[in-house]
Amino acid sequence: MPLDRISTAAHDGATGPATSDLPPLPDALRQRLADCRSLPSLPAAAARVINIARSPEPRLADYARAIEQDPALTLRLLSMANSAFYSRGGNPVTNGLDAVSRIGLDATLTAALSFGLPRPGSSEALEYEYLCQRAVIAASAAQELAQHLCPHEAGQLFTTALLQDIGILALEAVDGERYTDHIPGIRQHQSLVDAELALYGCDHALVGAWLALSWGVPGPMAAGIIASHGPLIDGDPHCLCLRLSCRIADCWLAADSASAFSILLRQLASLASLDIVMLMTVMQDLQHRLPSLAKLFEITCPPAIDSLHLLAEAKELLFEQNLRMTMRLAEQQRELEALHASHVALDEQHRTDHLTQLANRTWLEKRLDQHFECARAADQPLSVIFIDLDHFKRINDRYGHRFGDEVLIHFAAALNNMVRESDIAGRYGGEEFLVIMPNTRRQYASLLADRIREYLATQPLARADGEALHVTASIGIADLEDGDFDCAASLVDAADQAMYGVKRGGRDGVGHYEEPTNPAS
Ligand SMILES: Nc1nc2c(ncn2[C@@H]2O[C@H](COP(=O)(O)OP(=O)(O)OP(=O)(O)O)[C@@H](O)[C@H]2O)c(=O)[nH]1
Repeated sequence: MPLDRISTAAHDGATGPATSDLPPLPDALRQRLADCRSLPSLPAAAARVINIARSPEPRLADYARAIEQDPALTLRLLSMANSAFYSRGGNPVTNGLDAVSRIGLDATLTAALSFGLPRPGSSEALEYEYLCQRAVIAASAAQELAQHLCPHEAGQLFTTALLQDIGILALEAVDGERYTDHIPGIRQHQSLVDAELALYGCDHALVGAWLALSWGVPGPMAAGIIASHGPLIDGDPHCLCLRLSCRIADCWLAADSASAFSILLRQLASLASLDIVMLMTVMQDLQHRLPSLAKLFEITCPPAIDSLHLLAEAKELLFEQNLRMTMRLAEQQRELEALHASHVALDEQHRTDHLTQLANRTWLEKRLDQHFECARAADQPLSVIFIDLDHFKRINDRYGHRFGDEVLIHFAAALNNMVRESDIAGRYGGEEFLVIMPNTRRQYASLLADRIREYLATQPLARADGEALHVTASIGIADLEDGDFDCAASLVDAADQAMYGVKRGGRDGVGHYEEPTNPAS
């Protein structure tokens, strides 16, 4: 139901009730409500208090004057102000002004409205006592919940919850036995709402809001009455307090309240804004407050609930909640680890040459850039070795490409075993390999190049037609000290040039880069 259509005009000091701004009542019902002479009404003193509440700057003295015109209401307020809840050991108050200043404006308005708790119509089927008990429990529960969820609205929520079922009395006044005959009783609230919708096209919440506005209660309170039947969801604490308050009242008054509360607690376990410990505090405070409230509202005190059973249930729920949370945490941890593993795998894939599992060219170039900058900044040595397997085309042509692949894989594994932990060996392309040797001068790079050649000379990289296949390599070495290199790529080019020198010289050897001599010098 669109709450934004409820007018707040009454709250803002407009002269008449803004019933025209309510979501529309079905025509036939509206007419009957307008014609009904026995609708629940407020006593004159309560109406005066509401009028003062609607004024722009309500003053305590105005409230006190309005109240003192009605001795019964004055007595009610004095007894409220002197009750243990409000007096907190202070001196007894004896006049309206002191009573109003002790209990505050919100509670005064509440008292005035509750004083006007409408009387029942003719039908006994309505269980008026039950309705009053339900209203008082809901009002008190809404207020207690609000102390935790939206403290500044606690006073208003008490009154809204108190009036939330006022529409039931209005419908009974309008339709008498037809209403009570067609509803399934007032203890099953959802079935009651369904029956009202079928009978009138709207439920008692809308009728109640309409009636409350016609008394002049503030618009937001009327909106709250309509909202009171909605689902229990996180988000709006005001709505949650109201909606939960009547469910608590239903459970409190249920024939088997222990099971009713168990079911409710389990429904609530999924709400993030409610924690079970807070709910238990609310229930205990409620249990404690109800006898004095019942006295104040002159109703039979609702039966006490089995708080031991409720606590046991809550404990079990807490345990389940913790268990669920621990399981969720463990699951999240597993997901995180899986994500991390797949990230590592992806990263690995991104860096690795898929055939030889050595670093690929992109990664080699990236790492060389870093080492080049570091070596230059710290004035440290750096060498690279460029290795090109000789006559590789012949191997492919003779034994096939797949065989050639096996040779590359074998050589890559051998190369990886020969380099130090701090070196980076990778496949630069085709049958070309590069080794980055941080903090290494050409003499040590030379030793590695010799070891590679020695390995190739002694270890066959494959067997073909029953014969060992030996492969040779041409190796070029460049040291940072060998020239005036302006970037990492120029160092690789230098090693490449040195390797080509070896190729030109007949292959199977090691060459060092030499800076071309300037013919002019
Ligand atoms: N099996 C296999 N062959 C490759 C791969 N990448 C490049 N090659 C081959 O390597 C051979 C390189 O041939 P060339 O550049 O002519 O050099 P080469 O035959 O080794 O001769 P030199 O370098 O002059 O000694 C070509 O036949 C390429 O097809 C690969 O991933 N697998």
